[in-house]
Amino acid sequence: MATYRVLVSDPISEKGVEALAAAPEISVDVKTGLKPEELLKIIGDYHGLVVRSETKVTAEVLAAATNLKAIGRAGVGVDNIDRKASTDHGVIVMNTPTGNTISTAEHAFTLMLSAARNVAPAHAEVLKGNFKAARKAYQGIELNTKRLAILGMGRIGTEFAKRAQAFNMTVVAYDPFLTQARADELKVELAKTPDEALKGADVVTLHVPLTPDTNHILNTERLALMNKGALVVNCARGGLIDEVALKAAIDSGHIAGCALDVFEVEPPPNDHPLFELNKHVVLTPHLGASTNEAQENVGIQVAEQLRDFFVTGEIKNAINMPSLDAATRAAIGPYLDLAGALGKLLAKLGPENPDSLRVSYHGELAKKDTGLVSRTALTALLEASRPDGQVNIVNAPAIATQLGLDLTESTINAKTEFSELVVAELRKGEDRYRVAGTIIGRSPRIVEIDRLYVDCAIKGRFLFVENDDRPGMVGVVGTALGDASVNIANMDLARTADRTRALTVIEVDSEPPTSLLEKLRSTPGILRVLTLDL
Ligand SMILES: NC(=O)c1ccc[n+]([C@@H]2O[C@H](COP(=O)([O-])OP(=O)(O)OC[C@H]3O[C@@H](n4cnc5c(N)ncnc54)[C@H](O)[C@@H]3O)[C@@H](O)[C@H]2O)c1
Ligand SMILES: O=C(O)CC[C@@H](O)C(=O)O
Repeated sequence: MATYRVLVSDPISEKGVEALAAAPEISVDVKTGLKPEELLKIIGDYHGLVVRSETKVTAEVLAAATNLKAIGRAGVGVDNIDRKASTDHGVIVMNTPTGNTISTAEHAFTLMLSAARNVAPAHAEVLKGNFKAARKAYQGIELNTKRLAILGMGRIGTEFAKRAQAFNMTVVAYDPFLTQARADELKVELAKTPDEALKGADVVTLHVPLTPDTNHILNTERLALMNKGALVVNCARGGLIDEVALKAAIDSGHIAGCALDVFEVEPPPNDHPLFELNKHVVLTPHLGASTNEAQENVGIQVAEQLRDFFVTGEIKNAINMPSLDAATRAAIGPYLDLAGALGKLLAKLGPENPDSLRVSYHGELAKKDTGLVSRTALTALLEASRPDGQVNIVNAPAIATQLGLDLTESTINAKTEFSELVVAELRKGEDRYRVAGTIIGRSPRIVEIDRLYVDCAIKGRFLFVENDDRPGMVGVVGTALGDASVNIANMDLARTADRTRALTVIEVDSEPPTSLLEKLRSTPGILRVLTLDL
């Protein structure tokens, strides 16, 4: 029987659906064209959701998605998914960033050529029988030697640049992450600002994500920087252009026309002002990624990513989590288990509402990417005080922030007696609660509890008894367990260097009854009694 139910709510390629359904752990329902209220009704039944851009994954949908663990976006832009609400609800969001790059670059290029040569309006006139008139009306613009500004030199922007160079255009690019070395390699001029890129440009093409920073990145002032007769191409996201400003710039004759695949509101209203244009214009209905090849690529990629997430725990192309490939997942698996145990133990040892959790790494481990290990410790710490399933590795940092709990990580070069050591310390004011563990072979062990050095596996049911270090205490504890018919499976003793405190870690075969715990806690000389299921 399949363990995970995945809903595909927008059309993706058949091969993608097949790749998901082939995993015995997964059952797939394809239900496209759902109304928002229909999605709300059924989303609670699913662990995974696959969307393109039609489905709006709002905060309301996420609140109703009580079993949802992962959303896969068959495409690049994730602006139809509420990222914050996804993270708050502990839902991983993954996209498929590479599958539609070439198709979208080709579409943007097609749009530029079409607008330059009036392909769309001329075609419409030919169909109306106006062949001769159209031949006179539609004088085009040659692209050879023209200056092209690219805003956003990521995957699609870079592919566009290569094609433009083949057309002998001069390319200038602005992207906050574009280095001079990379610009030289791509043979493009590096602009330091969007204004610098646009100044004197004959064409601009946009390839940036839509964010609050990039909203209306192309506005009245920036359009004015371009050469008279320039063209505007947008195959990224509608909100990047102030459409009112664009229409005004075209009406004034400063901008010749535009080629748009995307609109501020999709679908755009029938009385959209840009629909009035009849020269140097081409408008397509968000078709950038609509090729057989791109849809097959993103469909298969999203399916494989979701399948691997559910089956092996691999995290690929997540936008709200660090990535974790299957090999790394397997390699760091014991550290994740150890961190979980340390977090759980700290939850028992530490106070309510701690100020901070500090996880430090010693030895070889200090050289590795330990972000996920620290997150796992934090998740286990928070889980202890919250109902099942509310906290997970995705939302733990956000929940910690809400609680005013700082998570810090450090790496320490000082030698310890272990080749690798993970130390987790909880702080509240001046108080410190510290536990540490290591991996011996592939087996995680807890080796320190508040400066008492122990050796404890992390599987089983444990009783921790801390007492004054004086004769007879182990006997007292052993007798109390025997009287309560609790069998001891394993036992480890530790004491402080000054011989004032001692700790007995006892692995037991059955759950110690409350009466036993109360008896131990009221025994003179016993300082602390904790139980822990690992
Ligand atoms: N029309 C379609 O069907 C279609 C298809 C695919 C992608 N897209 C859209 O195209 C856009 C680009 O996709 P991509 O795969 O190339 O993404 P990408 O992440 O590879 O590239 C985006 C680039 O934009 C840069 N950037 C971010 N903020 C910027 C800013 N303020 N100014 C300039 N550059 C900035 C980033 O550094 C990055 O290099 C996305 O918005 C995506 O949603 C549309
Ligand atoms: O799903 C689509 O066709 C659109 C995809 C595109 O907008 C993207 O951002 O990848």
